[in-house]
Amino acid sequence: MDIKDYTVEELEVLAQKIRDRILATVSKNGGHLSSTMGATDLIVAMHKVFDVNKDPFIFDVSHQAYAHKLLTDRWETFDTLRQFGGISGYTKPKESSYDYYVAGHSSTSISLAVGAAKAIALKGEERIPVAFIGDGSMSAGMVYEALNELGDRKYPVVIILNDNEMSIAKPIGAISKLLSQTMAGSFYQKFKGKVEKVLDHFPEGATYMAKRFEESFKLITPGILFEEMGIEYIGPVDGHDISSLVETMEVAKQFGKPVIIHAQTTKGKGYEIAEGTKEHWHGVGAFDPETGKAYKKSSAKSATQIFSETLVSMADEDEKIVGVTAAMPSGTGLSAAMEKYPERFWDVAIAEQHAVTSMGPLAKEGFKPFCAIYSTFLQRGYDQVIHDIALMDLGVAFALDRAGIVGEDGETHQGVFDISYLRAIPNMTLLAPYNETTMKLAMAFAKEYDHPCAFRYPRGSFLAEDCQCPAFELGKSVLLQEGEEILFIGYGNGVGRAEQTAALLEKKVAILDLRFVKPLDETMLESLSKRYKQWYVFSDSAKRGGVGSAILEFLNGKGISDISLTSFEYDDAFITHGNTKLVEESLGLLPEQLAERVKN
Ligand SMILES: Cc1ncc(C[n+]2csc(CCOP(=O)(O)OP(=O)(O)O)c2C)c(N)n1
Ligand SMILES: CC(=O)[C@@H](O)[C@H](O)COP(=O)(O)O
Ligand SMILES: [Mg+2]
Repeated sequence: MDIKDYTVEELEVLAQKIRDRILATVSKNGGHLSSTMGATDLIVAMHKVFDVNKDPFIFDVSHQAYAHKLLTDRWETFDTLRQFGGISGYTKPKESSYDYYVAGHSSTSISLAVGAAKAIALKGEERIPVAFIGDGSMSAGMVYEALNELGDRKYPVVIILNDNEMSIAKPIGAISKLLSQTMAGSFYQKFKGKVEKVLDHFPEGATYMAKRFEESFKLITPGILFEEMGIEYIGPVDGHDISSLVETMEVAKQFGKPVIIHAQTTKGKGYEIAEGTKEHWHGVGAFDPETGKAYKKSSAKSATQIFSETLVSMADEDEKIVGVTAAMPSGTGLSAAMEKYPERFWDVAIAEQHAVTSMGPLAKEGFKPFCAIYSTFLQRGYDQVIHDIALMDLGVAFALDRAGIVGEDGETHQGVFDISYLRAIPNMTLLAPYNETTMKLAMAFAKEYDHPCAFRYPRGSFLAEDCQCPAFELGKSVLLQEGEEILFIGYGNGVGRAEQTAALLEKKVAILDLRFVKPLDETMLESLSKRYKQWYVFSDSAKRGGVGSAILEFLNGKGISDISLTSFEYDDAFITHGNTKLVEESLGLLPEQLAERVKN
């Protein structure tokens, strides 16, 4: 949509139209409502001032970029948002050439903008990278790695800081507090302008004095942080006043050096029910826009809920239990323990690397840390798991939520790689529960285990029913049923899938709850290899380096060559977004499809 000639009034009308469309669509499909509503005016102004046909528009996380989608080539298809086969909830160059980069994990935008600026400089072109980042995403280390270089090399990059004083939950930390020092900030802006005019008429000595005076004011504004790093700071500005946003961005565009525009916005702006600091509205399922009431409430207990309740009762009994989340207190369920024991459970903001490393000394000092991180986000803390936890052989337990296909978030968020990336690490133990009881038992094992371990569980509820089960013992599996010829090996939620598939077969198959993919139950596997020759592996994980790989490595190592092993894990491709069942169907992983494959 070309809005270059729009007047401010026309832009305001357009912003309202965009918000209406977002509300209508998200209330049907679910999605990131309050982030997108709050960012709309900024994105409209960005499209008016910069040129999306040539300037790289780089959205951090990109969950807030619905207005950008609507302003480019997705007005017609917006109804399909986050649906299987429809448009993604995030920016995605494969979906549209107007999306410069893919995102979903936070705090990459400034590094990308610096990279784009380098390429533009090398090509001798005149294009300006514009990074759009939220206040919550300013906590991660990558942001400061990028600013460190940007402030030194001075590439002409414009950073739009969308400050709604919210991450998903309340933002944590000193940076967030600094960004909130805005009363002093607006005063400082006016003061600075006046001082600079006056200084032009004074001799050197007076300039020096005034400069010191000015700096003492800057100490209490967000500007100090950026200006001392060599990045110009403009702000705070009203992130809903399109007229002044356009003016400010025009100024920033002409700077020819790095500049940050600090805009204050209201999360949820335009939908009163969601406005302000209401965490629930960050990401929602379908709801009635009149009342804000959710249409569908899941009745089954989620794996997260079981983790959350079990952790609290473990913390009740043992004061050595501690825990951490990186900006996902409600998502991981750590919030319950944080509320009850705020001195032992911490949200450290979006900072997975720090979350992991900081738990090491706690384990060393005799505490039992539970590091509750989504499978996909632990990718950020990989070196920290190796270098700061496993190398020290410390008893940190990683609770990996959202393992497997996560549904509508799609490619960027699928929790499919954790087994492959953790299995290679010495000292690491990997286990998985498959229902409520085994979750409690896996956590009881993790609590007592004095080495690094990780247990994974799915988004939503487990596939399997609850049952009576024996306690977890290191490297021990449980044979759930004997059968004829065929052995189903399930890991975590894969046990439920194996059971559902087995129920569709005429022949009775054996089912093994593997429990540990590292170390494997070699004794059991060797014994089963004598009785069963067709093995099928069920696990919600990547095939490469996954559960099937681990078992094949074992069989090969033992020289057992008469087993035919088929893995029903994920093939070597990124998995798209959409309703989980539809996505699984597209991969041929529904029990009915798996049963057919076994029969054939
Ligand atoms: C590395 C990483 N950790 C955690 C998340 C989960 N996450 C997505 S958005 C978000 C909050 C971001 O806050 P902010 O940037 O201020 O955006 P807002 O929604 O407030 O506009 C979090 C924690 C993520 N996407 N990436
Ligand atoms: C944008 C982002 O990364 C989160 O908001 C994510 O969508 C949360 O996912 P869950 O809904 O699984 O907690
Ligand atoms: Mg925010």
